[in-house]
Amino acid sequence: MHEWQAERDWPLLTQGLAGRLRNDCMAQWMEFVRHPFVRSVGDGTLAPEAFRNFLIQDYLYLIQYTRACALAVHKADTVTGMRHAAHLLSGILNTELSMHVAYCAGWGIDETALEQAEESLELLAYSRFILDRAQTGDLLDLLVTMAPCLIGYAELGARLHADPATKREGNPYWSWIALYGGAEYTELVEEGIHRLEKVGAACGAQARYPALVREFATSVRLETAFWATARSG
Ligand SMILES: Cc1ncc(CN)c(N)n1
Repeated sequence: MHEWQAERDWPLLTQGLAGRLRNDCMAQWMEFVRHPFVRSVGDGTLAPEAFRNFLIQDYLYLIQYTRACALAVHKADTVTGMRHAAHLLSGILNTELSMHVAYCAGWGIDETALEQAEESLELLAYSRFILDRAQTGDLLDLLVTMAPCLIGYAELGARLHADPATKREGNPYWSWIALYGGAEYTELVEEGIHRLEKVGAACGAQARYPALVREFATSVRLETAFWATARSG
């Protein structure tokens, strides 16, 4: 069995602006999507307490990410662009975040515990970086900064789905893997990639590429750092 490969298994991830950005920080990207946290979710060996910490911090993170999506609606300069950003906003708010709350309940974490939790340093660094780019950059800066979050979990979901080392039966994390490897999240990601391409063309991505790749790489590094929130959260 071959290792999952984007070129063969999900070519869209290797194409256009998203593909170029992913390719140009491949070493950091691989650290993010093949992190020991991800492997331990796949084989079911992650400590449940670490996963609980991660879920709580991820809930708080998703709230900040949703706020960045709201700024994407504000920054879009066409109605189509506004609709797309609103669709992403609704996808995160009504699909990912709602599922997250239900999922946390299954892990014995109620909404009050989620709301009262303190934000970890990893979460603060990452979410405030995104919000800073959302406030001071234009729509392209924002979509580039948000892209590793959107695309990375879909890729790691697809990788875990395809990996023979992934445990399905009796793995307490299987439903989390199924969420990010599933059709609904995949569709949201594919729409996001197509949108990034369009906004990139309209906003001069070619000429701005050095700055864009720095934003993308910073988000990838912050995603990798975020896995540690499972320890410290
Ligand atoms: C930190 C983080 N990054 C990405 C995702 C997937 N949207 C997430 N839930 N949390």
